[in-house]
Amino acid sequence: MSQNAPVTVTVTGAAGQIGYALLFRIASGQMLGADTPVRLRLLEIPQGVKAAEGTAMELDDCAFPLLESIDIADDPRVGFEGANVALLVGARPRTKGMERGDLLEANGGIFKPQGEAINAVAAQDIRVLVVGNPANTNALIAASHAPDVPTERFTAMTRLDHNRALSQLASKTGASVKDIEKLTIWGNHSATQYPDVFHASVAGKPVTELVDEAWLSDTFIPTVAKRGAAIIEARGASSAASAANAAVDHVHDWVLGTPQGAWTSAAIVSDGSYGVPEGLISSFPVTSTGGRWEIVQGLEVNDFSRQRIDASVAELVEERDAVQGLGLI
Ligand SMILES: NC(=O)c1ccc[n+]([C@@H]2O[C@H](COP(=O)([O-])OP(=O)(O)OC[C@H]3O[C@@H](n4cnc5c(N)ncnc54)[C@H](O)[C@@H]3O)[C@@H](O)[C@H]2O)c1
Ligand SMILES: O=C(O)C[C@H](O)C(=O)O
Repeated sequence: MSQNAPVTVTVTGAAGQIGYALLFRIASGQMLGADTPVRLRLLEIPQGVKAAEGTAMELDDCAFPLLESIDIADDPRVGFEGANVALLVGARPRTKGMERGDLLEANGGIFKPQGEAINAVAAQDIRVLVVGNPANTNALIAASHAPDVPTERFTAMTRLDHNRALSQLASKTGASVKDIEKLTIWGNHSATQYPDVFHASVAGKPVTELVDEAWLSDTFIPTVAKRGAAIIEARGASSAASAANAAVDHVHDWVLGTPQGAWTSAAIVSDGSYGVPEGLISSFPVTSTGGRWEIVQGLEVNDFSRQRIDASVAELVEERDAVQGLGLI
């Protein structure tokens, strides 16, 4: 098989839980395809470098044919050098007693210099996925410090929410996830997100004929929106393998395209579609062709959906205003 040019992929927070689940899948070719060699760059804070070295040893021991090199850095200007794809996973978690503003400020201290470094040293075609929370606003911070990179190349992850919604709907209807189409996550990757089934079908049948509104509002929406918290409660740690899987799905579809006629969900910069203020990084129904996400246009938004989209978008506006107030964007 002929091979494509190697792709440089930078993963921040490489020594963390998601990093440990993610790197092996990237190196095995599941993210960029079986014909694309990968050069990995692992970015950590100094305290994380030793553990990242351990992960690199294990990556070596897998003898992945597509893995051309592994470099480890604790300086963003080194870690993002020549990166074509950057997965920004490392973030400051909320700890006891920390207010929302403190969390945004602490993450500003990470995503501002990372945005600047991406602007300075990444490849021309850099594509960024922010996973570290609060993902949408961290993406906004990074993007605002990378003026030479088109904002559309900064995205945040809601694919895990999308996959969770698929799975909940499959379980309710007794169908397979592969039979479900046109489901959407709108808004913020937070408990205000809105998983929307009003355009979705299961094996060709409209979902609205299969479930009632009470199930949607009392069970489906809260289960999907609070799934992250439920995982933390059960596992004692936040989702890692499923988050890594969603990151692989997001970048795979972004680079290689979404299947004909299908859409998925990703948080991308708003062009004002569906009343979401321009410039916010919000989740939408999206397709990807030629390496570009596009918002699915022309969907009817009923009152049930409108209220919920507006509530999540209002939270994004609040977060944006807070980081603006802190001078982070
Ligand atoms: N968007 C989503 O769907 C989603 C899902 C799950 C988790 N998350 C978020 O992903 C993030 C990572 O989760 P995790 O479980 O891997 O956490 P973790 O604590 O296991 O790992 C985080 C790693 O990031 C590193 N790090 C911190 N600051 C860094 C910096 N400035 N540069 C490089 N590395 C840095 C830490 O040293 C650590 O190794 C968290 O913010 C979590 O809330 C998002
Ligand atoms: O890390 C978290 O707070 C939860 C995570 O974003 C998730 O959705 O699983």
